[in-house]
Amino acid sequence: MGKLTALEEVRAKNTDIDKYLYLKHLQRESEPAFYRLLLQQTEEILPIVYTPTVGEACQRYHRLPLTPVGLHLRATDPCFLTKLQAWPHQDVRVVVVTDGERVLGLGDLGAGGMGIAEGKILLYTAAAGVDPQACLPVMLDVGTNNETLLADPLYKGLRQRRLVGADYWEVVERFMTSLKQWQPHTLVQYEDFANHHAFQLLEKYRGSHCCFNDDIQGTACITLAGLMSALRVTGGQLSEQRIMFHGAGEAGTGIAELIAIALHRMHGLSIEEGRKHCIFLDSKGLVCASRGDLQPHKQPFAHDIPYQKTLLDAVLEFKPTALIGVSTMRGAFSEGVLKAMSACNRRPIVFPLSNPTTKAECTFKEAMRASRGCALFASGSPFPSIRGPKGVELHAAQANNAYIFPAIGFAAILTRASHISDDAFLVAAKCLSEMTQKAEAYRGLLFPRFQSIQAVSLKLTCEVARLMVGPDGGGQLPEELAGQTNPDWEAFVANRMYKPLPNAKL
Ligand SMILES: O=C([O-])CC(=O)C(=O)O
Ligand SMILES: [Mg+2]
Repeated sequence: MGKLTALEEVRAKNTDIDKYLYLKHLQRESEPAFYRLLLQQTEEILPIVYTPTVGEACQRYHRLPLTPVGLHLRATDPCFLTKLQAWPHQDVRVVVVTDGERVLGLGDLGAGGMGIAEGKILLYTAAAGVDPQACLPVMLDVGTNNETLLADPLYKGLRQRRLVGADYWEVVERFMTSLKQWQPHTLVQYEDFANHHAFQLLEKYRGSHCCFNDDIQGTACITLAGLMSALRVTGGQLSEQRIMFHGAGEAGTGIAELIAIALHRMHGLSIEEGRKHCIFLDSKGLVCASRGDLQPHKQPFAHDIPYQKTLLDAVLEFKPTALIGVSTMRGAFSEGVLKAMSACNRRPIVFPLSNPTTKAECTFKEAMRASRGCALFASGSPFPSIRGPKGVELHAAQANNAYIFPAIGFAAILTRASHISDDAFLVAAKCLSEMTQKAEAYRGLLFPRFQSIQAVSLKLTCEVARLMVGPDGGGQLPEELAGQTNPDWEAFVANRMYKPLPNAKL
């Protein structure tokens, strides 16, 4: 028997984590072969190197035979700039950075967060075609409060409790400044920071650096796109929706804020009025004006409405048209909740977005069963298709950020954008939803097919780049397009997309 191809090797492994280990090995040993596999078999390979398997890899990071692909910066390092300058590639255009405090829905995984930075950055290449050498995953290690990790002799990170307050912000500032000094035009994607830092981090740097937070803004964008597609099926307007969120962290309030912006831009509502369409529950029940215990990011959503203790009570009281799960509470969308949604909506919108699969608020099967196949469903992690009532195959839509952030990032890179505006996310959401075929949306496929991710990203990149070179977009028209009356963005972007060596063996 001849030597197995890389794809056959992957398929021959028995467990997802073995497939992951093999692929990480391939990435280090034969980069072109790895990227060719990723680009040609994106649908099959991505769930292994990214959500959901990457979650397990992060959890087991310290006990797996893994050599990091990314850069591990420790708070104790005397000079970040020296470490950046020693990186083998000096034309880095995008950095995905995490401090590992809230990895997916799995909590504080300390230096295991390296896995998520490495996983996310792959999407820039797989989806948008950014050259892998221009991509740098960074684990910014400020310690961990995970006792199991602190006690683990094999723990690969700084064995100290997490820095807090001024000490924490000093490390972040040192990182951001060193990065800018090293590569002035690099885009920074913040990934899986805890709520108590994520909002502040974004506010602090979004004016002075080209950066965004994937969990706040990327998730918001893909969810808004899914909602827009769902509304094409129900025939409703965004301005008629009551959207209930289970969970009031960065994903939830990020989505609600983008919905408010969409309502403002597209329906003329004030941002304040727009926010009223979004109702939140956190671990203590309904977020409302009578609550005195709310963190700042929840306060804009504390409407003057009667307090409810449970999600079911809140659904019965407010009859939402859409339910969005961002709580990481498996089972939160119980049969009772789902049936109550079906009782007040012919086609309830049900988005259990928490990751990975084990944290989803309900499964696809549960949503379909309770709604008799009527729910318009999208989850954060993939669910397999099921057979519906009359034997028809029902497909679960996946609200995967991967449709969004690589294209927005690529547009920012190509236009050397100084910042990324909220409008970029709004434009991307609209464009993605418009790319979803109506007939497909009726069948529950609220996003374009994943196998067309590269074509989708190309179109999104062009759309966002056009916005970025417009007034207040923060970007510059690339030299190559400067002389053209009607710049051919498609040709320009396509030409810039990375293509692995054709002779790289699969
Ligand atoms: O990784 C994903 O698919 C979405 C995400 O950013 C998260 O859950 O933190
Ligand atoms: Mg994330």
